[in-house]
Amino acid sequence: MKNENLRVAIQGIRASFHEEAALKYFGENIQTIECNSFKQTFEALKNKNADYVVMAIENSIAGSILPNYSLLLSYAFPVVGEIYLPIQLHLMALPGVKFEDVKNVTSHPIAIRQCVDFFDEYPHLNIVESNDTAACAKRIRDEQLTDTVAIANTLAARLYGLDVLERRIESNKKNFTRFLILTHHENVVKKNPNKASLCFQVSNKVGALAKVLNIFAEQSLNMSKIQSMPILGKRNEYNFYVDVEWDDAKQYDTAIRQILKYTQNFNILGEYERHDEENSTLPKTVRNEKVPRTYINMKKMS
Ligand SMILES: O=C(O)C(=O)Cc1ccccc1
Repeated sequence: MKNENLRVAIQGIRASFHEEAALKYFGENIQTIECNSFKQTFEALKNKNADYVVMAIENSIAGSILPNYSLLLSYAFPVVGEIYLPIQLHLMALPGVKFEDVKNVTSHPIAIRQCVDFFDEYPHLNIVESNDTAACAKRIRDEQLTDTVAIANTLAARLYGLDVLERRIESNKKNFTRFLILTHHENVVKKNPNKASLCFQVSNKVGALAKVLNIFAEQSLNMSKIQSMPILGKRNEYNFYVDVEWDDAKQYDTAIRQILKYTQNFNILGEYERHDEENSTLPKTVRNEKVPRTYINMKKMS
């Protein structure tokens, strides 16, 4: 894939975890399209103001980001990839600020939830939620806040000229977020997919869902995720979002053919290559927290 000048829409601003995920997936030479909401990222794709969307779908601690499942269905853009990003959280402030003088901590709710042990140690700190970690760092810089620290990533510290007061304050060092990559139908290149995201309904009858899950098992498909979402206005009716992985594409095809008979409103949201850090062919731009070239020396410029 030639990644030069690809326009990638993210919820949030530059140096957010969404941008970190986009850089990890596409490499350094992308153009980030900053959006105020996840819906706006899909609108940017729809209006051809972006070529791709990178959207968080689940976090190993906070769980599924449920509204984003509904967006997948309502916009029907194909999922063409996924990326897992370790969430490493640092405490940052304006240069010269001492931790003793800090009164407020700002960050995204997911980031805040991941630093509970840190907050237990400093109960006097006032926690302020915002919808983007990088925006918190930027606000400290723009408004020259000397009583506030942000919890964000290394990219944000560099881009917005903040000093890291304490590194890796996340309670669980193995926490990650899974992001999906979406695009227009005409950009889909099917290169040996081994994972699919599906969505379907089953009747409210004994064993209806079990029947579908058994088909996956019979065809040796590994189900890596299942998520249900109530269908608005229909009591006891749900959309089931399921991710399956396979080694043998024939078994996947057989499973899909059989499942069609036992489901309603069956949708393949996307077929793609599963992200496997070990065997990944993706650019390694920010793996292990290496700072991308475009961010080096930003501290002086920002
Ligand atoms: O606020 C950000 O930087 C985001 O991209 C949202 C987010 C926050 C924490 C973990 C994953 C995504």
